[in-house]
Amino acid sequence: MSQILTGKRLLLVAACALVDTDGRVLLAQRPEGKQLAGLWEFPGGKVEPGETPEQCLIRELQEEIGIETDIPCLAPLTFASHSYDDFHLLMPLFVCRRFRGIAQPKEGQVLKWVRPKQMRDYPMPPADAPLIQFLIDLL
Ligand SMILES: Nc1nc2c([nH]c(=O)n2[C@@H]2O[C@H](COP(=O)(O)OP(=O)(O)OP(=O)(O)O)[C@@H](O)[C@H]2O)c(=O)[nH]1
Repeated sequence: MSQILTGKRLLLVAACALVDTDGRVLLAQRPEGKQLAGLWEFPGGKVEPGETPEQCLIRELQEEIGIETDIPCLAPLTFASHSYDDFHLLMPLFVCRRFRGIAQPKEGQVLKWVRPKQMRDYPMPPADAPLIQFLIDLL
C-alpha cells in the first residue's frame, strides 16, 4: 500500500545550476539552524502559489545571491523526485549560463563554484545525488 499512496504532501521546489564560463556550477551551503544545515545545494526554493518554476527561480536567485536572469536563459535539465520524512519533493533542475551580477551570499550561506566532477566531494541533500551525473554529462 505504501508504494501506492504515501499520504505525503508534494512540495514543488525549483532549483538552478548556474554555470560560469569555466563550466563550474554554483553550490550554496545551507546555513545552521535550517533543515539539512551544512549540506550543499543548488540555489532555488519553493514555488509560491501563482508562480511558475521559472518565475520562482528568477525571484530566488535575486533574493538569495543577487543574480539576475531572464526566463529564456533557464533551460530545463532534469528533475528530482524524492521522499523526505514529511513531504515528497519534486524539484525541476534548470541550467542557466547567461546571468548578470556576481553571486553574493545574501542569506548567510557559503557559496562555491564547483566542477561537476568534484560535486560528489560536497555533501548534498539526498534528493540531489542523482542530479550530479546529468551535470557531468552536460558540462
Ligand atoms: N533550493 C534547494 N532546495 C533543495 C535542494 N535539494 C533539496 O532536497 N532541497 C529541499 O527543498 C526544500 C527547499 O526549500 P527552501 O530552500 O525554499 O526552504 P527552506 O528549507 O530554506 O525554508 P524557508 O525558506 O521556508 O526557511 C528544502 O526542504 C530543501 O531541503 C536543492 O538542491 N536546492
